[in-house]
Amino acid sequence: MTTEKGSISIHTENIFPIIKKFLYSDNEIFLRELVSNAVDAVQKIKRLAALGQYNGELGEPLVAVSLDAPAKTITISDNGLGMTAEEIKKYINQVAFSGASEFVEKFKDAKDANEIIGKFGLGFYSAFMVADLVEIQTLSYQEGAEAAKWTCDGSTSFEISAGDRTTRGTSIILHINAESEEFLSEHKLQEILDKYAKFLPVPIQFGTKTTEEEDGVDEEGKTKYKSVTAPNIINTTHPIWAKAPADLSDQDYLDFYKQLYPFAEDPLFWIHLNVDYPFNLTGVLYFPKVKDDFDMQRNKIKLFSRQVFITDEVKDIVPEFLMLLHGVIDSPDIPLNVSRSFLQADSNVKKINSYITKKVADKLGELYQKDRKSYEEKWSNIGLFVKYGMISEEKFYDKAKDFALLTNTKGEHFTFEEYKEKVKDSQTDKNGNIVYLYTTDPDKQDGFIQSAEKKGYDVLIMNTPIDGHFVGSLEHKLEKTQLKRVDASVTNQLIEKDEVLESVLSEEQSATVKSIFEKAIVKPNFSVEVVGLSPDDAPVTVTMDEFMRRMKDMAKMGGGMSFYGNMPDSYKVAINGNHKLVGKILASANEEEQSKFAKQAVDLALLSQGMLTGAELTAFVSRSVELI
Ligand SMILES: Nc1ncnc2c1ncn2[C@@H]1O[C@H](COP(=O)(O)OP(=O)(O)OP(=O)(O)O)[C@@H](O)[C@H]1O
Repeated sequence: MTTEKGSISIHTENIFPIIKKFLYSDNEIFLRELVSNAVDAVQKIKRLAALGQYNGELGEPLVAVSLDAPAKTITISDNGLGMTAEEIKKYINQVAFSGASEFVEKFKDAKDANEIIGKFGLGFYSAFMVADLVEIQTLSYQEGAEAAKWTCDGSTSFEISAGDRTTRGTSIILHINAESEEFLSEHKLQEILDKYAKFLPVPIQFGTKTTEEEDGVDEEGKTKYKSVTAPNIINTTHPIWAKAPADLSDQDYLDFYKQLYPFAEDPLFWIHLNVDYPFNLTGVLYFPKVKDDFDMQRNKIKLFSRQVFITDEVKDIVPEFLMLLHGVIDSPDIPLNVSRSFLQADSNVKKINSYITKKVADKLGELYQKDRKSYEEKWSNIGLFVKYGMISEEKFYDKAKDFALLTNTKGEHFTFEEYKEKVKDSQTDKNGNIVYLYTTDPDKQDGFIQSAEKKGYDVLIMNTPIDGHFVGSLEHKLEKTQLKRVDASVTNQLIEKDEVLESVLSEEQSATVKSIFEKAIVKPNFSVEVVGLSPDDAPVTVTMDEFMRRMKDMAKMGGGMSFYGNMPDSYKVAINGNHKLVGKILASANEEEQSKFAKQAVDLALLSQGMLTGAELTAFVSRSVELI
């Protein structure tokens, strides 16, 4: 073969400096690109052999990555199909640009190297992000092929000459540049390989390792061991998501989970995804144990394309609410190298999204059907996904409404349908609306809960971070149903009925009581009213209106509503006209004593709701001491 020099046919003279400079931050992906090319080459020769187009010896498929730190080289070597000099010219030299101007135009806005590399078929050229000089040594599988060598120093000129390889395959030798010497470390390369190549379908060898092997027995009959050097294969070529679910045991799934997340608790259950039409997708999604801290759990799903790790930023591919899941998704059909906005509009991504949603809903439905008791036990963990999903995806709501559970203060679980049946008789108001009562804090709202339960009402627990939104969405979805926090008003008025308990006080007496309390309470945002409750109910109850409270909660969570957020908290103080304390206050002739009692009663109400603090609490304590 004669040596041939030439110029790479791209239209921008200084392409390599551009690649180096702009893609610098992401430069570790050179290894992913070159190793995947090598894997492809190995798989291609296997296919050719299977098709009868190659009859030579296949050998054990292998890709080897090796480091020669003193020589400052990294070599990626494979026993794949190799290339002829002609093929090098065709595949390597003619970089697939639709035009330099388009390239320059596009990369200006590109955020990471991934975007550029895939889009412009620059996989191989990512080598120049870390190397001054790149050498290809290759021997094609084709009969009579001659070994070829290609070198390029990062300018646009290259050289092709006779090569040294005597066995089929390709070696890419990178002469690492001065700025990239960090890659001349075994540790660093191992780390990158672990990240991107751990599940590639062809064995990837990185150096050797020493292991202990049995070596007969010593004089005392004990087993002897000897150290042996073996190739260090860094990957699992058949990860579980690439296998058939029927061939896997629960232990296999748990082991794989541990491999992915060594520090996580065992997952609750998992879903094996496997679809090949209308798009190709495999994967295993795990439901981790999550309680309230779901922000910590994000970005745990790993995205692969044909077993090459791509990213763990799966936003836009997995529905938002399922970002809490763990596991892997592998799809060659997800366009990996395009911008995020493009991804959202991609029809495959949309289909994948709804497929995953459906699968997850089906799995949950199945668990519920199969073993309700164990499903209920898991509810505190899965409830979060289900609620989040119901709020954010209409389609998921439609499926989940049959297996979503509501939990009451007694720890009993009900489906929506069951709950409606349970409370509809006692909790329907005079307008025909069913009122569901809930508590966001069973301890703090205990007084209200007890008083509601005394009336025969049931109280639901809604105390997770998502419940505020969930309550809103339930009210929106369930017909003629209202949800009220149990402390939204005095128990008698929570569910408005026709029968009204009259206050025993005359109008005049009511007005007197009202003014005594108004004077006693110095807070401007407390409005006082006298109502007729049962003599057993508390003498004073302080409440915040349901609507106002919800708006304020939303403002706190950053859901807009800043108008309400900025308003001062305002409370209703309900005086129970039928309570004997009120009679006592009225009967007292001493204004000071009246005020003292009123203050005391209001403070007790505040105290029972954890609202009495600071100087007011101190004043209350000394007043109480005095009263004793
Ligand atoms: N190790 C190799 N063995 C045989 N052929 C190779 C090898 N590496 C690269 N090639 C050839 O060079 C071509 C160009 O490689 P390059 O990585 O630039 O693009 P690609 O692999 O086609 O696409 P991309 O990497 O962007 O997905 C490959 O399609 C393949 O034909």
